[in-house]
Amino acid sequence: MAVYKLLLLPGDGIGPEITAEAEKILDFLGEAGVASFETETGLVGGAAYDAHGVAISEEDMKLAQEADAVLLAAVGGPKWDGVPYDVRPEAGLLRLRKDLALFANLRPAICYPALAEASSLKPDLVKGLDIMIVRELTGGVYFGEPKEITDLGNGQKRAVDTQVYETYEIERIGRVAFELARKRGNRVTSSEKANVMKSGLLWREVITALHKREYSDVQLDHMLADALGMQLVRWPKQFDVIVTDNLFGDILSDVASMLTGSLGMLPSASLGAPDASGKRKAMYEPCHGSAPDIAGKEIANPIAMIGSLGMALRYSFDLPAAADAIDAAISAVLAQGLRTADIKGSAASSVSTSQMGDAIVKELREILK
Ligand SMILES: NC(=O)C1=CN([C@@H]2O[C@H](COP(=O)(O)OP(=O)(O)OC[C@H]3O[C@@H](n4cnc5c(N)ncnc54)[C@H](O)[C@@H]3O)[C@@H](O)[C@H]2O)C=CC1
Ligand SMILES: CC(C)CC(=O)C(=O)O
Ligand SMILES: [Mg+2]
Repeated sequence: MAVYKLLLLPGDGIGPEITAEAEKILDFLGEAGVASFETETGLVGGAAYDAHGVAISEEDMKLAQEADAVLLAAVGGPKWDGVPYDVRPEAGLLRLRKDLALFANLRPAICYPALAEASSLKPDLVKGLDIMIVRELTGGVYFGEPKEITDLGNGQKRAVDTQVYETYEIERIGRVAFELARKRGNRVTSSEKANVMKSGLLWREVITALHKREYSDVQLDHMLADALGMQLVRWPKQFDVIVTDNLFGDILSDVASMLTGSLGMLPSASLGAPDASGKRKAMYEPCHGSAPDIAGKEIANPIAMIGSLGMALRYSFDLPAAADAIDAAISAVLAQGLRTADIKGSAASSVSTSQMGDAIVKELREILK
């Protein structure tokens, strides 16, 4: 049986609660002989700051570099609002993404049939929804320099963030989107603000040229990011693959999450480029944050986290059947009416975080027996 090295980074807020549910799945997969996982657990975000005064220690960075994959839950929270900017919890997550060169963030927004009623849109608009948002993750305004606040000395301050993209960064994320589209609905919508941003102009130029040169078999449309936000809530099923920059991808995927019922439903895979042997660095992380408003209450939805583990099985461990089984188990428990508080409709029975995890393991056991 294959053995995979997985680094768990529970982080802050609801992070440890949802990580415990992912660990139940890992234990079961080991028990069932699907694969064996050698796990280590590290600290990131506020938890790392409290222990070491940094958002991630060098030791944990080394573990992340050496692992076959990282499974990170979430970082941040009001407890760390006053800490220096460079060591704020989010800096740990950004460093992991940057140092592991995880430039491609895949955020699938899939509406499970049983949750069409839980969406903020009318069920007909979201039933069968299956969008893949491909977000550029190591460039753009989250990383561009200069990034500073200057005291102008007259009672005023000036803050600067820099949006910067180079051709190769746009090309490589474009390639990920076109390749994914070929295995799905064969359509890519590229999104930026070419009407007001130079980086948007370059983005459109590079994606257009790449399409013409290598992917003319895929249907390509361009849509300004503000209009795309509107179209996501007007008629989301028009989209197949959406490719966009770091900031717009962050915002648009949170919008898309509500189409599926809750932010607690959206998993993600953050992938690097394959090396000569085809292996790539990867981190799997729910799209949501640390949800401090519900932390410690045992009501967080663990599905985004468990779905992220499913993506690890698919993209890092070459276990597509086990990944499919996790998706099927999630779908089945939702069809049985089990709901955490964030997706609870009138007819559903409310379960805790751990009850949801247990129910998914139980289904998985049935599916894989
Ligand atoms: N990847 C990460 O670690 C991210 C971290 N953050 C950080 O998280 C902290 C809180 O940020 P917020 O803006 O409140 O965003 P958030 O994503 O943590 O929460 C937004 C809303 O969604 C709900 N929610 C999120 N995940 C849920 C789940 N699994 N089950 C049920 N409900 C869920 C929360 O209760 C809250 O009402 C901040 O420090 C922020 O920087 C935010 C986004 C991503
Ligand atoms: C650095 C993160 C807190 C940004 C974010 O919201 C995300 O990646 O989803
Ligand atoms: Mg976000």
